[in-house]
Amino acid sequence: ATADAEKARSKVERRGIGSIGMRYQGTVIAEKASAYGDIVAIADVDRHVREQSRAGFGSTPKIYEDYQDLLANPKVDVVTIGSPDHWHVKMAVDACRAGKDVYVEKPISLTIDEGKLIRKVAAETGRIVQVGSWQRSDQRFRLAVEMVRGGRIGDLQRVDIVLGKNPAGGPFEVRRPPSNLNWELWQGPANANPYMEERCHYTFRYWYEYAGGLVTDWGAHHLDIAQWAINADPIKIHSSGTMPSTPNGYNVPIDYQLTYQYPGGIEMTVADEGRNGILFTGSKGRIFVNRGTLEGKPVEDLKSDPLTRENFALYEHDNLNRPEQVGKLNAIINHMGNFFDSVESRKPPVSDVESQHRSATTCHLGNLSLRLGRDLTWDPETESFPDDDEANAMLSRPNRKGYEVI
Ligand SMILES: NC(=O)C1=CN([C@@H]2O[C@H](COP(=O)(O)OP(=O)(O)OC[C@H]3O[C@@H](n4cnc5c(N)ncnc54)[C@H](OP(=O)(O)O)[C@@H]3O)[C@@H](O)[C@H]2O)C=CC1
Ligand SMILES: O=C1CO[C@H](CO)[C@@H](O)[C@@H]1O
Repeated sequence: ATADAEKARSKVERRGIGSIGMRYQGTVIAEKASAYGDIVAIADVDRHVREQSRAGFGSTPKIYEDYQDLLANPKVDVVTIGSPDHWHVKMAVDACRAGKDVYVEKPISLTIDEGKLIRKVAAETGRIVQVGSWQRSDQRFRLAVEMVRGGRIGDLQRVDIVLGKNPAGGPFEVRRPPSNLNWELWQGPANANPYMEERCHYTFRYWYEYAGGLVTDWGAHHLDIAQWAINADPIKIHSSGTMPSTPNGYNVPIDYQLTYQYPGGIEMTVADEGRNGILFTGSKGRIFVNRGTLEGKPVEDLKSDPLTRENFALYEHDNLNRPEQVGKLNAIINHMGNFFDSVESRKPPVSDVESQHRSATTCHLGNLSLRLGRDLTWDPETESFPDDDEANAMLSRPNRKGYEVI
């Protein structure tokens, strides 16, 4: 009903939307955004994908191979970005500088320094940036964090997270890129590599050149929720894991286990095996939340002592006037609605760039510890590793000439 109401809004109020990266998630978010505006432009490096996508949105959008041309289209007011992770910050920065508001998929960044850059550019340009960590707009996760922050489990002591396993794979066959794909532009800021089908589409997730494995893929969801509840950044990171050594194969760890220390003695663990979700333990009880459930004695106690939406305190510029949603496709309705509310009001969205940069940083810290094979100490104030040149050198990565993320 909300979407229908939005569609009925006058043409004058409807925004022009440019959607970038349209294979899977890019289409999901463009479709959700189309309740609040009109898809006027589409960019994808794959001709088949962009042509199909244009047909899917009524054959009216202009299509582009290069997103820079989409950004130059004056009919585009806001952009949605569903490209792989190594493009997120570059595209978001360019979009902000072109005067567009941005809904960009999670994780916000590929490196910690990239996250600092988009934070700076969003502030300088005054653009709205919402990140696709929609669990913040899902009623179960939101209620879990409200309960923790509201003292319903006493003092928070530990958070135990299970994300899932990275696959092992390779060696993969080097092939000629398909003629419909601009492999050069797909790689963009990442270092140049011969084409392998497994480097792109869904499985880009398992290459550090483009993403960070499950630690950033699911971490951008669950570590973000955990950190929303903890309300602080980690200061020490311990890891154990096994790095693969297959040539031309996935290069994220085959198994991993992370432990983070937060100020005040709170500990957070991140494991690859077990029941996917987040277990919060406090001095007075425990609650578990994942995409299917919110459970624990403090949750049962809500029946006699409810925590009503009117008392939610996490975030002011809110979705509370929208119907509660649970589950990915429904929660994104509210997440996208919150973005368009922010575009209107110019107030920060629920997954604003600062919170998402901090959550992505926590994920990257885990991966950096795994890659270095040792513990790390982090200073959240200076956003650097004290007296650790080796780790500080990994805050950023070199970009290919012509695709600098600056
Ligand atoms: N919030 C959520 O719940 C979810 C978020 N995601 C996030 O969405 C992003 C995309 O993931 P997913 O949809 O699975 O990946 P896909 O590979 O299915 O889609 C990525 C698309 O971006 C295209 N692309 C790559 N480079 C460019 C470029 N320079 N310009 C324009 N298009 C480009 C790809 O081209 P090609 O067609 O050639 O591959 C592809 O069409 C990831 O960051 C992921 O983390 C994903 C799933 C759920
Ligand atoms: O929410 C999600 C579900 O899983 C995907 C991976 O399989 C993630 O990329 C995504 O963010």
